[in-house]
Amino acid sequence: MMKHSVCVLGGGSFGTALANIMANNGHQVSQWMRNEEQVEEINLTGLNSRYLPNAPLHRELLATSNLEQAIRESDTVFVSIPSKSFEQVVQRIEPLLTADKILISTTKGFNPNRFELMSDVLRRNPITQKIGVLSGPNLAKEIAAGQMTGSVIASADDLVRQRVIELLKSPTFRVYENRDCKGVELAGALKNIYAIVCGLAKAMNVGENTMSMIMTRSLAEMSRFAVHFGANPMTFLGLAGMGDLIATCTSPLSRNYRVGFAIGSGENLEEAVGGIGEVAEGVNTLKMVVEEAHKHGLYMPLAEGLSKLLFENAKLESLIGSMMTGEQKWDVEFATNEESDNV
Ligand SMILES: NC(=O)C1=CN([C@@H]2O[C@H](COP(=O)(O)OP(=O)(O)OC[C@H]3O[C@@H](n4cnc5c(N)ncnc54)[C@H](O)[C@@H]3O)[C@@H](O)[C@H]2O)C=CC1
Ligand SMILES: O=C(CO)COP(=O)(O)O
Repeated sequence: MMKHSVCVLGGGSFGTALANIMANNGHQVSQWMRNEEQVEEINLTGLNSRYLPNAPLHRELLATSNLEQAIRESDTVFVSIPSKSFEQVVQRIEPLLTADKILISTTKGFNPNRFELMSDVLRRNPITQKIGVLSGPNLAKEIAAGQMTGSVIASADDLVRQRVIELLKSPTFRVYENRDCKGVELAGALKNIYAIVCGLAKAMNVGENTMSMIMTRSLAEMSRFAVHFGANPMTFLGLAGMGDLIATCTSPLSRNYRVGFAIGSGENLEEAVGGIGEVAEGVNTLKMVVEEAHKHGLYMPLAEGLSKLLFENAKLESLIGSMMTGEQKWDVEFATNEESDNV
């Protein structure tokens, strides 16, 4: 096996979980973070206690606050920075890039400054177009605990997909491939909206019929939006689509689910987000997606209902009403059924 030099940008839970897999695989891994105390803690104790407590890290994993050195010395860069700061960090690394460096986004969200995905931010650099997106049902704490996990690397470039598989595959981490970058990336970002809806529903003690209905209609809504922007609907049947939707909509380990649960338990949005202490991408995603859906005339009753609830103080009944009496009547869209005059 060839030993690669890898850099992970971001000291959060997912960046740490990925860096640790690659270090365990024998690659030379540096993890860049801005917090000096965190750098020291990881290097001295092998723990990232704030973001990934109880997960002993490989002793060769090197935490660093030296961005320039970390980028220069790596052939592959994973960007695990929340969407809010993603563009700013990518701008800092641009002068350090070379044509052969591979850039991978692991961030499931939209740029809050304009409607674009993280891979669009990466593609704007003028030096390297070796770009990929990693997405799937990948709760960081479960990965760190060694739970068997599947993920998807999406890229049009064969070399990029092969490199990520080589870096990350392990007895407990399996990486599948997809060429549909747009679909994989949109699936990862969009499901956070529906994880909030499901957390809310769970706090209200709804039954499994209701949970199944919400999750299935969420998948329909996500794929409708994504197909409009060029995704392949079949991607939504895979790990990055249905897989991640199931994990995030059912697990209290999901920050987005927890935001929904807290709101369903009576907290307001600010309290719910503040209580998490980590990033919950779904709130910004909801804003961006609903605005875009309006512009393009896309029918998204669940997202629309949640947006009214969170940002316009609408009653919960309006979200329920959106789902129960909405205009969409066909179960499956993108079907071969000639009669299906889908909305
Ligand atoms: N945690 C998880 O289970 C998974 C997370 N993701 C995605 O990974 C992305 C990163 O998430 P997490 O690592 O979970 O986030 P986190 O909330 O655990 O940590 C975020 C990290 O980014 C750092 N950061 C924020 N702004 C920064 C800036 N301007 N400069 C430098 N560092 C900055 C923070 O200091 C922190 O170390 C998110 O978009 C999330 O959707 C994807 C799959 C699983
Ligand atoms: O994307 C995730 C799991 O695949 C993590 O979800 P949260 O960001 O909601 O914690």
